[in-house]
Amino acid sequence: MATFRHICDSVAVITLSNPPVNALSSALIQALQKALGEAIRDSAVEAIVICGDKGKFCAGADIREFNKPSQKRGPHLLLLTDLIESNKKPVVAAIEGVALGGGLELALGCHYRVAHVQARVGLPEVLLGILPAASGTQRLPRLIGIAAALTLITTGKYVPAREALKLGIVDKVVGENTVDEAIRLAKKVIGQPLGSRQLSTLPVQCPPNVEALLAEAMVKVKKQFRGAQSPQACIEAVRAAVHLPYTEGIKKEQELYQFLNATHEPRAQQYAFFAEREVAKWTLPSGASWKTVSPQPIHTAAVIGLGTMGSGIVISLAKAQIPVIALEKDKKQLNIGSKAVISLLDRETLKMKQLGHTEATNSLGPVRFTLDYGELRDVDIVIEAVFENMILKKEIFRHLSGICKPEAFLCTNTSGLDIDEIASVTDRPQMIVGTHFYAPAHIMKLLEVVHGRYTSSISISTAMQLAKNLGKIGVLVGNCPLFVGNRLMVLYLQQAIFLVEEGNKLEEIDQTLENFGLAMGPFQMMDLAGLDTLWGCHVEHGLARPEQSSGISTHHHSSKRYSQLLGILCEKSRFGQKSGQGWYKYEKPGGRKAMSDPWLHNFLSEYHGVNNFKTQKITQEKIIEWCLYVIINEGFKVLEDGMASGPEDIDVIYNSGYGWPKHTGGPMYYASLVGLPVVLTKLEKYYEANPDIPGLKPSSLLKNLAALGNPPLKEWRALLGSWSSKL
Ligand SMILES: CCCCCCC/C=C/C(=O)SCCNC(=O)CCNC(=O)[C@H](O)C(C)(C)COP(=O)(O)OP(=O)(O)OC[C@H]1O[C@@H](n2cnc3c(N)ncnc32)[C@H](O)[C@@H]1OP(=O)(O)O
Repeated sequence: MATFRHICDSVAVITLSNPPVNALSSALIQALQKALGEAIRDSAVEAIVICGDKGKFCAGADIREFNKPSQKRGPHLLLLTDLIESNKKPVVAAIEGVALGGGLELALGCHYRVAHVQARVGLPEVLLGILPAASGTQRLPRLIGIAAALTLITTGKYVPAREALKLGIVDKVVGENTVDEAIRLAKKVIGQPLGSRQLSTLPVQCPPNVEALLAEAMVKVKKQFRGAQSPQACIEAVRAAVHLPYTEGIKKEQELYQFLNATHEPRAQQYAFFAEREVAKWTLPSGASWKTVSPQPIHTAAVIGLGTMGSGIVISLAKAQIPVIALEKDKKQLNIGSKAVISLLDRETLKMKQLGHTEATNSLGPVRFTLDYGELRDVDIVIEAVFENMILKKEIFRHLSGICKPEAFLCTNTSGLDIDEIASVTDRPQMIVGTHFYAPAHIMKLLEVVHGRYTSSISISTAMQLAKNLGKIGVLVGNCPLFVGNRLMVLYLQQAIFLVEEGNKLEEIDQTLENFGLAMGPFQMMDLAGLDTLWGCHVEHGLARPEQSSGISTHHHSSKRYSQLLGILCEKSRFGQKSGQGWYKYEKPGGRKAMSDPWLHNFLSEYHGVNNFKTQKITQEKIIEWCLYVIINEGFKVLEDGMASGPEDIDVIYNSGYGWPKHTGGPMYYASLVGLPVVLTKLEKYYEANPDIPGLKPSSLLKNLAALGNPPLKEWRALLGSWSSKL
């Protein structure tokens, strides 16, 4: 585990070694404690350097051990940081790769920190539902001040070395030989007083308005992480650093850690952490996976269509340093599209500069604009991103077949169209993949990789690798209408619209779901996505009828309930944010700030009168059940149909693509938190009262699992052999 060797007789170098990221397992902490003890006792050693094996300092406490009973965990990291700090020999941390969470706390216990220029440091515990409970909330504010510490601790942000230097987290940044530099520094400071380097002994430098600062931070996290407790606990712990001496502050930190640990949040967030990594390791029923099928290298790419999605995809590729050819259909569109891309590229370059990247280390890949399909002849991959129209897409793919080299992968960015139908017009159906990006494509982390009937495992492997290279989480899904994310989403949005038809206020519905933790309520989300887009999607997928009804609702068809409200609003040119009015009104077309619209409320009252809808106002608790349980139910149906490999895939899609609150793990994990029998009983009740809403009809998979009690999500698959992936 930790290794210890002498250098130049006077500096002991202790190397943390626990592949792949040197996480602080109990065994590693124990080994480190032993190595430190030896170095401290050894009279030949005058200074100590701590570094990490294989270019990574340490990714923090071993998250896999968090559920181990505490008595089996061995020595606490906190005690180790105190031991390091209080010993008489100077200790220098040589930070390469990452120093995160407990890894940074360990480094803060050291007297000096030297970092490699490409290293990143941070305290991401908040993202795991806990707080930096090995003295991070007490030492960091003493080192960098309250404001900066609050930002780091409440966001979990990873800070690049140069920024860390500016903040004062590290003492020196080097381009190479970090350990050698740390050794040099250690030798230099032998014999110097360590008092000013012992962070626990330093006063916290507080600005006069510190309480206002803390209160402001509290307001911010309550809004940003609605319903989550760990960000608030982080602020409380920093408040303790302000008001209490170090040892008392540590007591408060431990108390808050114990409090958080007793909630469901750490388990949910840690599940979400591992789920993300699990889904990236795709496996097909054939057994194909990373291990057996190598991805093809992508050296060059082309993007067709430079609207919002296409422009974002171009930027994503450029950020991954993949040269891109960006194609539009005519001069006018090319002009508009290229301006949009160039402006986004400029913004990205500026961001990189602000992060301290030099041109040499982090340039964007070149982008070339063209109208000529012939230029796509030699690219390795094409991503088509024109608007959702099957005829147009087929025409493009037919054309691409005749132009692109035979080894080129052809991807379609569609949010729900049939991949097989597109593949059917090409000369290479096995190389057609659905790549469903989320807007804005250069920012959103999710990429649904859609496996069509003919898609080969090499194409899947290549698309999943591309997701990684773009810094995204690729989730493999089946080719069902609307794929996985949107298939669940349209039902949820429809439920919300039904509530409005029953006389509930849309603002209250949005607020309730935002309080639950969703990034945005359903009506704000619809306004953002565009009501016309959603209306088209509802019609295409049988959730509404195509005829425009000029205010008259055709409420049922084939005994299924419909709402024509979206269509009616579109008829009135209320398309959402882009037109300045939708469910809400906005200060201008394209405006972001949603305001309640008296016109809409009058219109809805009239609409109720004309259509004679029954009025049924419901409580906040029921709004949550009514809207969210259809997501869960449809999630089970997706699993039943074999369109996702497991519940983790659905949770990752929702956490990273739809603003689901991670502190509940994702919709499927949340179902297990509520209890599957409870979810089932509620769905049965709602379905009995609303047999015209098929989304409420409980899935048989849910019924079968609930019949077994509330088995943990990890056991679902093993318990029900009948359910298998059809990807
Ligand atoms: C027991 C009570 C202790 C109380 C002390 C409380 C105070 C301290 C708390 C903590 O330190 S919590 C942990 C904080 N650290 C993090 O959140 C870091 C999380 N990791 C990452 O951000 C990334 O993994 C990375 C380190 C930046 C590396 O990213 P990369 O993309 O290169 O690889 P990944 O696929 O993400 O990870 C590789 C591999 O490593 C596993 N892993 C990563 N971090 C940890 C960890 N802290 N503990 C255990 N395992 C970790 C990850 O799951 C991958 O595993 P495999 O999927 O390959 O098996």
